[in-house]
Amino acid sequence: MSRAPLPLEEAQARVLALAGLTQAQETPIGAALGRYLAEPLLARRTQPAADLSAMDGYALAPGDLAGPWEIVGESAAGHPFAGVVHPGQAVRISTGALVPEGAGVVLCQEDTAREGNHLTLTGTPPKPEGRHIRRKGLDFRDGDMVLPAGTRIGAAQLALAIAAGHGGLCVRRRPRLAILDSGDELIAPGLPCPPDRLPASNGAMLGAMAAGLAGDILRLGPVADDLDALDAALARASDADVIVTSGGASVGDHDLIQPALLRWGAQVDFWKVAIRPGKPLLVATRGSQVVIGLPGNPVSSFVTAHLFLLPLLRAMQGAGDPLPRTAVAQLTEPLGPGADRREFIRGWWDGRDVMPRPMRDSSALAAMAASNCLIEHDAYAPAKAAGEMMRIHLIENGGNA
Ligand SMILES: Nc1nc2c(c(=O)[nH]1)N[C@H]1C(S)=C(S)[C@@H](COP(=O)(O)OP(=O)(O)OC[C@H]3O[C@@H](n4cnc5c(N)ncnc54)[C@H](O)[C@@H]3O)O[C@H]1N2
Ligand code: MOO
Repeated sequence: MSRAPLPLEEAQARVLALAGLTQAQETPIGAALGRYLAEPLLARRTQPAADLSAMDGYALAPGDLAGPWEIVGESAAGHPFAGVVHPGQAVRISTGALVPEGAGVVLCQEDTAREGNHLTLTGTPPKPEGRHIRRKGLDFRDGDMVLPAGTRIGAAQLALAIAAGHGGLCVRRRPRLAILDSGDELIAPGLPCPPDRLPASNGAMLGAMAAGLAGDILRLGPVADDLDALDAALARASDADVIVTSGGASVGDHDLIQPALLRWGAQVDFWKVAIRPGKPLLVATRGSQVVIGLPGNPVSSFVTAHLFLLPLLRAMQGAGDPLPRTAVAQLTEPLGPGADRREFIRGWWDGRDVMPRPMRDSSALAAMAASNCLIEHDAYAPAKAAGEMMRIHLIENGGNA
């Protein structure tokens, strides 16, 4: 095991390489939100299935644009006109209704005047004449691949799958996650907390970050800094696909995560990444189980969960794009030169510019909670002036759509 901190990209690649795919399972469409497609999704129908009107108005024969016309019937959504439209005739038509046989033009209602069944042109006919007609197959055709494997099912993908004729989807099982936070100083949330103690906030935070990505979440902790207690906690994690620990990852006498993992039979894949905060990240495996050992400082835990844990949970479900998406934004104020590790600075992005928070301490939750992004500041980068562009990670919604 190398002791030199790994570059971030190499460390992320090593974690993703450990991600075994979970099983594919047929799931009712309502339960597929947030899941990843195990196979490409093929359309089971053509959309639109026939030429439809895109406007409320009148269907006319092709080229019959001058009028007047006699209204011979109606085509409403779900109630098509049974006959054929001939020159000199018009069929009242609603948005989404089938264009009747013989028609090739939809004239907008606003461009007409109607008296009884007599229709005249008052405005301009459509140009080109078919522009208000949605042609059969405009959206997709039967058999088309409408979504590739690895797509995350969001609201639009859910709607598309239903429109393409699906009532269920083949998605991958969400990994079972065990969260183990450790430290003698930790007190369960809400209990009285003397000055030498600290409320255990990381477990809940990690559970919240992983909520949409993990299936069952087993909370183990807070556990004492004691090898037997850690053994007992790890023994309860035998069904988990991923075990995330927080705290005890560093070099102190009470940092027992690594020895406990070794006793449990895990093999360390790597320890330490050249990032700040989050350097003491530890990654290990035990059979197909992957252990992500996060540093205990709350901001370090957050940043490393964002960069490693969530991508792992996505990759195990076959996500096409498991790493956090980034954007670029303009600094509102100068930044000093980069440190010896790539830094993730808490910041506020207003949609265009990004303001770095002055507080950089890895224990400081107030600045973290007042941020909606992490600003990447490269190791040894020169100082940045206001107005320079920086890469940012959006952290609302876990950074990924
Ligand atoms: N001599 C060195 N000391 C430290 C180094 C180093 O390289 N050499 N690295 C520092 C860095 S960087 C970090 S980050 C921390 C990480 O240490 P651990 O992962 O061992 O974390 P702990 O010592 O257990 O805790 C650190 C800090 O976080 C608090 N904590 C822990 N768990 C929770 C929790 N569940 N909820 C809220 N807060 C938690 C804990 O009380 C400590 O204050 O090590 C540095 N030291
Ligand atoms: O890496 Mo530690 O996470 O800098 O505080």
